[in-house]
Amino acid sequence: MKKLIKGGTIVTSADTYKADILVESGKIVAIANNLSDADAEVIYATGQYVLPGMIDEHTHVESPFGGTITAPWKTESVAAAVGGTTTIVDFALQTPGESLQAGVNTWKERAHGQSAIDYGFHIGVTDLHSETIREIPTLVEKGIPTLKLFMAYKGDLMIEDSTLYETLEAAKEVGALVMVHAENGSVIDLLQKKCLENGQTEPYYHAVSRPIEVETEATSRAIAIAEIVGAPLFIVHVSGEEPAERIREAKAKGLPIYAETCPHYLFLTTEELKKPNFEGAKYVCSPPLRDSKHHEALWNALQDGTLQAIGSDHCAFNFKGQKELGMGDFTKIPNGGNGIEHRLTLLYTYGVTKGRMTINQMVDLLATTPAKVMGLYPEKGTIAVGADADLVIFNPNERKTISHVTSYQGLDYDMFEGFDITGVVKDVFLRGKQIVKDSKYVGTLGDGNFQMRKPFGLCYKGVATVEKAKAEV
Ligand SMILES: NC(=O)NCCC(=O)O
Ligand SMILES: [Zn+2]
Ligand SMILES: [Zn+2]
Repeated sequence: MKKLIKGGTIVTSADTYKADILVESGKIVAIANNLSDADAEVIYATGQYVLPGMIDEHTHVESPFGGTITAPWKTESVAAAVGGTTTIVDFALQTPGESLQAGVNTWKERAHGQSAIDYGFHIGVTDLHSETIREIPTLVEKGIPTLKLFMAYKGDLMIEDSTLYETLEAAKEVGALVMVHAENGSVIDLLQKKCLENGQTEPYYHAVSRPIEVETEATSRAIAIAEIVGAPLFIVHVSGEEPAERIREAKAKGLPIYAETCPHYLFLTTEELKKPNFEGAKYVCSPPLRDSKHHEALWNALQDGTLQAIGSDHCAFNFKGQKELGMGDFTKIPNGGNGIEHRLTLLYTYGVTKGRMTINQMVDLLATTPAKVMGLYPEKGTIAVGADADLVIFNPNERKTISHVTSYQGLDYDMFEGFDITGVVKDVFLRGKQIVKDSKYVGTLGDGNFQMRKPFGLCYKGVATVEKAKAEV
């Protein structure tokens, strides 16, 4: 059925204006003042913002990690929907010894029929050899144009620098984008062993064993390798000032380096890891939370374009039975926290209403640029005629307080517990279908579809591989 969203204030990365939106067959078919259509269901958005559905380029749903498995699609995709996110790009992982395609297949099977929202996958490369390299062009053709490499997690996911080099080289040929977790895994491994030898087993030592220098060094190294290859690179979850500065310098040299930070690096600090009764484990993620001085540096880096996106890095474990695996040895605490549900409201409350960014910048960081970099634009990430009708009606005046009890994510705690929020997601539409009504989920699992994403070069500006990618498609 057609839908007519009337009286709202449309916000894109470029504009804020009042207009009605007509939706038909899942697409936006008209944007104008005083639209009418006798066949359409009318939804009033008076006094509210109409935003594009948010894009989260960094999630780990139902993923084996740290000896356990993260929360499933059936809860986390609903949490994303209720938080105003209509598409996630989740990290599938290659099992060493198996193909990249096998990793993608496993993730597709888990998500199929279980997702409330649209989704795509990156493939995490853990075991690169000649056959794996040959898979990269095929994966790009199949809508997987992003690869992820871990420079940390020694003995598990960590790759050699030569693997980063060869992956960048292969990716560049087909307009794919390589993403890196930049931390020096070998030095972390050594520092972890030293802590444990000294009887330092508590969650706080997770941060002690991963000082910012290990992130800064790996960030510089990844940029240098990408520069030698002449390939673009996306650095995930930048946690503080010095790595952001390395990225700023690289951009100033004209290198195609892109990067994101995450809500927890903007709002939480290392102090959380000192909470008693092992509760610090709830805040163990990598890179670790930093001192509050880094918050301002990250806001500045978002403001001046050093960082282009804010992904949640949602990698959700329960405290009971999961985070508890690391009692007596912080290295066994599964790394990761939540954020899929609160990203938009946190950024609106503590970014927009505090004057740290405009609402248009927020839309750019949470939707438009992620859509472009991830090959989803212009179908997603903006409000325009012809785009998917992924829309969020957002009431900027309503308030609430975050609590794991009222959240949709299936967790027994929330990293943002007790945060006061101004601005609430009221209604969400996924390709025209209403999936959230008056802040409650009304969709059906399986509404979400796998998204065939385009090669990076086709969607994004200023990349040397654009012409080649275009020629090959
Ligand atoms: N970030 C984190 O602690 N867990 C998720 C996996 C990763 O992104 O490194
Ligand atoms: Zn990571
Ligand atoms: Zn992650």
